Amino acid sequence: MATNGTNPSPPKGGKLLILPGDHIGPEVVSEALKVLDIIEEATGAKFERDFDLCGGASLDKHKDSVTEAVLQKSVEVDAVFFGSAGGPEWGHSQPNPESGLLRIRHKMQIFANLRPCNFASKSLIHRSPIKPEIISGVDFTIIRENCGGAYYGSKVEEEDYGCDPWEYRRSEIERVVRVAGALAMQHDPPLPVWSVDKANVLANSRVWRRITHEIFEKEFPKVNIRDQLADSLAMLLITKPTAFNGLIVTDNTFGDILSDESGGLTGSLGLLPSASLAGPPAARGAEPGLGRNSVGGVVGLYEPVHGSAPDISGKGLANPVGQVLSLAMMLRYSFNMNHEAEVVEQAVAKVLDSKADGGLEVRTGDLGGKAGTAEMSEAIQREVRRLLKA
Ligand SMILES: NC(=O)C1=CN([C@@H]2O[C@H](COP(=O)(O)OP(=O)(O)OC[C@H]3O[C@@H](n4cnc5c(N)ncnc54)[C@H](O)[C@@H]3O)[C@@H](O)[C@H]2O)C=CC1
Ligand SMILES: CC(C)CC(=O)C(=O)O
Ligand SMILES: [Mg+2]
Repeated sequence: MATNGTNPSPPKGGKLLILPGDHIGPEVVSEALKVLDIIEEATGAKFERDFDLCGGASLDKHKDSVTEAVLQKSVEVDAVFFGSAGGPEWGHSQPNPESGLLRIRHKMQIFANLRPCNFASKSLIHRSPIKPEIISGVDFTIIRENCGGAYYGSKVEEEDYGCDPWEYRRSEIERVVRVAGALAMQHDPPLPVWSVDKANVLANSRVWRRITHEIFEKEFPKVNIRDQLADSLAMLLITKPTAFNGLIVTDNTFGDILSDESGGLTGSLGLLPSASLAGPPAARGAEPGLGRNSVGGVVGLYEPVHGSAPDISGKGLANPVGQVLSLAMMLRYSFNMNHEAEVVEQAVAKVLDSKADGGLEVRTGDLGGKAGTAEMSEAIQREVRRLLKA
């Protein structure tokens, strides 16, 4: 109990379910957790860690891509830290390994998948396949609807026929576009928002567009909301990427595809993190309480944008940055540890800039360097330690 009339600050940390998954998933998750160890040591925060299986690893042991027990655990923790699921060895499995992740996303109702696209370090600009004068300064976040659309619903899969109903209901659209509105309003002036769809062809897109405008007009009148067709956006992100600085809110399929394009823009998919949230981060205009976890943050699942990269797994070559930056997003959104999140982001930037500082280049192969996963991770850990002591 507080003795001086003020409330003691709440204990930092909380409960984590860790699902490393397949191929490079476990390789990069174990490195990111070393960063968490350092943060625990320096801050006194305590993260209870429960490790389990999802994807191919779960298929091998339980003949299912995720078990009911793991699904149940996913809704009893403050956050899930996820690696990646899938690989060619489970190519003909029913269910397939990726379905484990889809089922967890649905069970947790983490409907807003935030996928930022920016340069973790300015020294990476020259790694982009896009000319520096075009790509420099790119900074947008895709907010991808994560629990509906063509990835869910009653699928039909027969020998000569396949069908994935691509449907959206008002409630599914409203809740994700509200996250976009709430995030836009965290900035002064508010960030611009592009709502991305295929309203020229798809009925569900026309409903998406109408409801999005209703919500913004009523609840976020100060936000500049514009429509953009998904196909032309795919082209414009290459020719004029900075024109979309701000927020892009879109459905599950378009968000999945466009966020891998972000990896192309920044030079490597291995760099990009993501946060899938069950409600808006604390923000003006956010509904209080929606999606909150037991420590006052938002319930979330954190994973890199990339997949399990079977082509490089088992060789110690994977870039750990996407996974480490996903840890930073977890600290920020689920555990209200903004300072520590920034420390992790600064440490990553510092390591990526090491050559620019006249030091040795510590970069994995996807970034044109010679370092392995462990070397790059150790460099990040050293920086995190140094910054936490400073
Ligand atoms: N969230 C998840 O668990 C996801 C799983 N997948 C699954 O992953 C498997 C492989 O899919 P792909 O289409 O090959 O996509 P992928 O994202 O695994 O790999 C695409 C390319 O990027 C490279 N890459 C990805 N992450 C990297 C990293 N951290 N460091 C260095 N290079 C990296 C890979 O080596 C590969 O050349 C499939 O089974 C797919 O379904 C794909 C996307 C997301
Ligand atoms: C279920 C995943 C494999 C889908 C995907 O590619 C992603 O979420 O990035
Ligand atoms: Mg994807």
